[in-house]
Amino acid sequence: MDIAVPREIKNHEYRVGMTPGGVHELTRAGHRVRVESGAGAGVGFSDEQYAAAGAELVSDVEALFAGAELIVKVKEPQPEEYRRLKPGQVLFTYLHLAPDEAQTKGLLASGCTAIAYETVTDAQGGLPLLAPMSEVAGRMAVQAGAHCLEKAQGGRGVLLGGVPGVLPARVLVLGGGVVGINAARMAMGLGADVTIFDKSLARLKELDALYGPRLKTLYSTADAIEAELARADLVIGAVLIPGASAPKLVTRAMLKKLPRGAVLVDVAIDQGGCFETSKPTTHQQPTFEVDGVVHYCVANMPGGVARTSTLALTNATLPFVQALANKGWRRALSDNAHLAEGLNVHNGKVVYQAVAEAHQLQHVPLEQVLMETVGDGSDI
Ligand SMILES: NC(=O)C1=CN([C@@H]2O[C@H](COP(=O)(O)OP(=O)(O)OC[C@H]3O[C@@H](n4cnc5c(N)ncnc54)[C@H](O)[C@@H]3O)[C@@H](O)[C@H]2O)C=CC1
Ligand SMILES: CC(=O)C(=O)O
Ligand SMILES: [Mg+2]
Repeated sequence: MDIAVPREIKNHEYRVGMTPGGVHELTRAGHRVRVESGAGAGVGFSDEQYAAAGAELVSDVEALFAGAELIVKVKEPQPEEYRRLKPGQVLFTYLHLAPDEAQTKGLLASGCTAIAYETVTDAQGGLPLLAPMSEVAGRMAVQAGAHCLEKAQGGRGVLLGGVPGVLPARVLVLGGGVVGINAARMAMGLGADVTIFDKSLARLKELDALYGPRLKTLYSTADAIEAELARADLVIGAVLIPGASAPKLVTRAMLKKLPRGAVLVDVAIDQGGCFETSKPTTHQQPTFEVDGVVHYCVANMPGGVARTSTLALTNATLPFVQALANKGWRRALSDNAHLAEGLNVHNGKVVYQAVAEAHQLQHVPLEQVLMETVGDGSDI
């Protein structure tokens, strides 16, 4: 199969979809891998390392896309990228389509087959291709929040751990999944007073068993969140309803309860954000202020620690890339129901129900897509 790895073009995005080690696994299996020149430069992988792994280096990005059967990326395609996609091509990357109508329409118009990392599932009910970046973003959320709490960044001048004789900062974490627990661990490690909210009692029990009295747990309701805001220094948004837009847990009106100079870090921004006042920001300009509250809403946080993130992400994606390359997308998805959950768009139609609902579009059931032409072998 002809596999293309473009250079990422989102603002301050240095991750790359495949490492030289991953490329070598594919070229050894007989696949043709073409990598855009400079694609790995930001994370220390040179063109020479890719060439030694058997890749062809391509500097004409139009030609790279045009010849590809499978395109492996990190971030959702930007407008100039989705305009290059065409029917018969498979795109494997993060998409986050529910809050992004323009990209959804762009992918539908392209006719391509788009498989989203963030909706691939595993046998334990987890999201194995989102989890590595959620680990990174959860840990980073505390670093970012601590920095934003400094006066020079517009924060209220509070140190997370406090000092002897001065209370530590109060940190609220909304959502106790992968982002949430990684954020909580970092914040506890720095000595903050941490409360985590979730709607899942089973998850709250697990967290309580793991961390005991060091971590406070609260069942997530609007009233419980509102009551805690008045004493919060840092609030981390870490909820997820897979594939769907994030629920707005802190409304504009509730913002007034927070102390001036408090900080909101909305990690859930890539699904639209869980604070009503959130809007996506970039690594270049990560924050803005509403009602005296600092908002940090970077939609590609792991891109800030791109080397760690590339290694963590590609460890998780490589087996799925190999399955897609070796079997073709339709057979790979038919053989693996968890990978099949990743199919969001195919041939001008939305397949993932929560995405269709977010944009009031019809969706075609996954089973129908997989059955459509599995017999004719046309694109296996
Ligand atoms: N901004 C960025 O760069 C990144 C953003 N993310 C995003 O972070 C978000 C969280 O991801 P994960 O932790 O991996 O998801 P997860 O599925 O592991 O955890 C989500 C948790 O939210 C809980 N939840 C759902 N509704 C809730 C509510 N109303 N109140 C409280 N809890 C609620 C769920 O029970 C679950 O425990 C996702 O939107 C993900 O895309 C992840 C990585 C990077
Ligand atoms: C999860 C995601 O969108 C990211 O790592 O940028
Ligand atoms: Mg993102």
